[in-house]
Amino acid sequence: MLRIVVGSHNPAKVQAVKNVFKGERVEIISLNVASGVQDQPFSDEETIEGAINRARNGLTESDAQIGIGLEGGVVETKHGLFLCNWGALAVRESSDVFIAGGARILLPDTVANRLLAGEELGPVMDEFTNRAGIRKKEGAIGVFTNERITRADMFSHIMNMLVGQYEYKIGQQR
Ligand SMILES: O=P(O)(O)OP(=O)(O)OP(=O)(O)OC[C@H]1O[C@@H](n2cnc3c(O)ncnc32)[C@H](O)[C@@H]1O
Ligand SMILES: [Mg+2]
Repeated sequence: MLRIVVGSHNPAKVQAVKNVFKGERVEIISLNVASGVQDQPFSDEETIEGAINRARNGLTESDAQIGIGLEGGVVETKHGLFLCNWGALAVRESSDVFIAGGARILLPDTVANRLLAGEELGPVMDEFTNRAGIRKKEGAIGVFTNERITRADMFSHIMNMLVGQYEYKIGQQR
């Protein structure tokens, strides 16, 4: 059976990994591993690095064949502060690492300004919505899209792009 490790206990991330392998005989374990970047990554580069580190650290800290890293961050642009999300899938046997990026929306200025002042999005979203644990539920993307796209949906899309690239590569090698 294919063993897959997800480098986070965050339910929105773990759910996305479960979604993409639904109905398949796989074993999915979750481990809280280091991302090696700031808790609040501030560029695509840093967010990608966090995703890759999580995927690789998951492999180091388990005997899984596939490591998955999902990481959220923000990107400063002239239009404002965008949410960005990246995923990485690392294959133990081949050392291949696949990368895919998620949907983006602008954060409202009130939220963006607090991040620019050094706060982390998770706690800011909880205060903004007067609720607890938004980052583990619909996420900022869910709140600001009227829940048409939740954090798990967004990470599921990334997961499909990761697994699809992995399958394509395997198909090419046959
Ligand atoms: O336990 P981990 O896997 O670290 O899960 P996390 O929710 O902290 O997720 P990330 O580290 O990938 O996200 C980086 C930061 O951005 C926050 N964040 C990212 N996306 C978010 C979202 O959709 N809603 C709320 N907070 C979010 C998150 O809380 C962190 O402060
Ligand atoms: Mg985090």
